Amino acid sequence: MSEFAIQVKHLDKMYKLYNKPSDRLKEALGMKVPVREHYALRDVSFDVKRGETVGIIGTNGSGKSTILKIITGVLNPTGGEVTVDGRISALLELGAGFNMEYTGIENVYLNGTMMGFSKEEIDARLQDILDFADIGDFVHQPVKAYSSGMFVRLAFAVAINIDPEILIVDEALSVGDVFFQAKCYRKFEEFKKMGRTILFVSHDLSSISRYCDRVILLNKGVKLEEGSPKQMVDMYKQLLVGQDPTRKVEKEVKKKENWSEKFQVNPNMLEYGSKLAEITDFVVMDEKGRYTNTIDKGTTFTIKMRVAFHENIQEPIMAYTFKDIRGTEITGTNTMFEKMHIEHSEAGDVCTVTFTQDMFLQGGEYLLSFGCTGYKDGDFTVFHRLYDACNITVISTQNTVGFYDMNSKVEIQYGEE
Ligand SMILES: Nc1ncnc2c1ncn2[C@@H]1O[C@H](COP(=O)(O)OP(=O)(O)OP(=O)(O)O)[C@@H](O)[C@H]1O
Repeated sequence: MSEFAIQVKHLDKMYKLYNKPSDRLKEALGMKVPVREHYALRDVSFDVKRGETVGIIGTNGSGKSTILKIITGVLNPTGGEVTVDGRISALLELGAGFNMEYTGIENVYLNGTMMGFSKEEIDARLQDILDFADIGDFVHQPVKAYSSGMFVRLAFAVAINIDPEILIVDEALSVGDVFFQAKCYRKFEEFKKMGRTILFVSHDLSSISRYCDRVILLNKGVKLEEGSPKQMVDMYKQLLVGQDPTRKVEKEVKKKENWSEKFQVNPNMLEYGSKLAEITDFVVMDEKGRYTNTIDKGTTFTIKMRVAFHENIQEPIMAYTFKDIRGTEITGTNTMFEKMHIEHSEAGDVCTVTFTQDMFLQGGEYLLSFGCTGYKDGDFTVFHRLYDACNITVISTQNTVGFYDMNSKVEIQYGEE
């Protein structure tokens, strides 16, 4: 038996793009038509060792699903080759491998048969599959009547309980509810312990960091790099904000460059205020000083905002706030709470405020807002507020309950102390 479960060598997938659908037909009839070649994958090679859990990450359209489809035989490559050694069970996009008119149970048998199991072998696994899916009497309904959540429950239950040697999962888990996701990840762990191989695509960087032994980073159809989850997630974060992670860090950012140009901001942020003092720029940086919208839980990070004063202002206060995606304010602070009292600022002043703190929010999506308030002619005034100026993704490999993690240390002792 080979040490590799999957070997991908110089894989290409090229699509011909035609100006009009009829051009495809014309070409088939031997006529010359304008064609553009679009490479969904170009010269991608990697191996997955038996027993490894490997993740594939990359921006939208980078070719992640295409690779999984080629490995599972759903698509043919236009170049290169894939070798698979072991029985694969795949959970690709919702609906793949299912017949919409069949009931849940009929689809279990359909999938099992497609994987080479006899009716008796599927009979023996049926109860485990139904218990795992936990969708009650819906198993007797045609799957076209299922919600996407029910669908993924059944599809995952089949994929994992059919005793595969290699499990391939494309993003599907994000559809299920959190309890089901947790159950699936527990199954992943059991599966890993049994020495089985997992290849999975996910945008959920916390799961990638937590479960993968190795990660492959794709960009625009090309394998950019492969390595530890931490390194690859770091590089991916740079890609997300439009930086080229393969280029060495530029010596010094050009003087006049705005931070927020190198950082993903919300194009629809709401602005409010008299703008007598104006927030002209802002950025979030990770512990290594890189501009990012993604922070690892437990690390130190920095929020910077630049404020230009257009008038003389007494006691300006600069602030930030984190909200969850439902709009609930989770935390935030300002220069007054932090006892950084500013007497007054004069018209023409520009100041940079740097907030440095540790990230202990739970993994998930948050929105960051900025504000500058203070006193003008004795009246409290909102000078400038930027609501939901950017998103922040917190990556966590260990969540606790609620919004905030108190960073508990736990000891357990048996017997009398
Ligand atoms: N049938 C097709 N014809 C032409 N181009 C295609 C076809 N299917 C996929 N592509 C292109 O191939 C590229 C890779 O697509 P793929 O779905 O593998 O990306 P992905 O990394 O899985 O993206 P996402 O994260 O959005 O799911 C994209 O540029 C896509 O537009």
